[in-house]
Amino acid sequence: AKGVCVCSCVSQVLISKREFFMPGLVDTHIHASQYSYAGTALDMPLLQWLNAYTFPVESCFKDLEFARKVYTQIVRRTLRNGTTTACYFATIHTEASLLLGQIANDFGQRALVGKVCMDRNDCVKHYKETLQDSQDETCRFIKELLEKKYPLVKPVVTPRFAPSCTGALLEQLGEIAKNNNLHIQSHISETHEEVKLVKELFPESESYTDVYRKHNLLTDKTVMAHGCHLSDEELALFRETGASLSHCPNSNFSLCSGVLNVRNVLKHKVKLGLGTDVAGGYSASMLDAVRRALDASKVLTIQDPKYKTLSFEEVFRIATLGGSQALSLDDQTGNFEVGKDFDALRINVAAEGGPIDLIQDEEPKVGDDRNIVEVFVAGRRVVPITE
Ligand SMILES: Nc1nc2[nH]cnc2c(=O)[nH]1
Ligand SMILES: [Zn+2]
Repeated sequence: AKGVCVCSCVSQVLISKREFFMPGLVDTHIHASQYSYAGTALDMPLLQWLNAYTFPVESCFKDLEFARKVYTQIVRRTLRNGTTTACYFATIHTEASLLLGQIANDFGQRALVGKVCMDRNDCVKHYKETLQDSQDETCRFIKELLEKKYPLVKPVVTPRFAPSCTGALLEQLGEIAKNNNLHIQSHISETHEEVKLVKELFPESESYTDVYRKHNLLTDKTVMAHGCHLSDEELALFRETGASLSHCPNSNFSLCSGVLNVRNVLKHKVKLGLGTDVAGGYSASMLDAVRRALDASKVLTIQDPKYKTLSFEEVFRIATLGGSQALSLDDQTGNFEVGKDFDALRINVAAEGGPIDLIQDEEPKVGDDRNIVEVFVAGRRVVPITE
């Protein structure tokens, strides 16, 4: 064993021959409020799935005790899975969204937290806001979360997606983000049916991307989930504005939404991170997202043998540094560059009870969460969880 001085907070960590440190994983898109039904209810396409499962469950977060239970579980779970930074969707409820911020802070996770905004919902009538409420509560959420001065937890302006928002609300949210220099997150072009609906709801816009651009929601602090069906012209708009995409392959397979062409996104020089998209994605683990991203890439190669499959190294980069760039947090995290915070996982290839049997001294094999033995965020050890 050799001694390694990691940083001022972690004076010395001894690592053994079968251990190494890797940068923390960055989940660029996860619905904390959907964790209670992750791994179930994946038998419908997106728009039906939202009405049948998602909206009824999210409406329960009016109840703060329910919210506390679910939010505590998701923060603990994602930390144990090695997610040092998470970009969360909460629900429309301000108090519960503030609670998610508090829980992330208490457990030491770096997080962007979004109170969801939606003033359009014809199917689950009680799960929507008025335009005025959405605007007022978003401002209150931002103000109160910033007043907490949590060092690693910040608010993100969160229009659910264009079909759930009137043009007036999108406009207001664009203003709020601009006036406070805030992050923005939403969904885009996840399914063909959704793209068609947006065309009907916003006939004056040239494309789905144009809807967000028109309302000043595409900035260099914007992350949009999915983007499976974006045109080259739309990707060019992402590149121009500095907005990024979150690739959510588990969700895209589970809801049969589409397969993102990552090579084409990279060709357009659009920033790209990886997301679990719980509960459209059934796993809260970013290592699962890495595997699914490789599978998605292989599906494209099966369909067209000329498509160059992503390498493991490329996906690893998207899951770490790519995610930090997608969230415009790469000045703080994403790799071990001098000057950044120490967000790291200690990996033991031969962890007790782990998935890997080493036969000889061969190359490390595919591992999973059981190989993550410690997690550090900004130099603080947050896993094992002590309380
Ligand atoms: N996967 C997914 N897509 C969405 N589009 C709008 N809302 C959602 C959501 O909660 N999950
Ligand atoms: Zn989502």
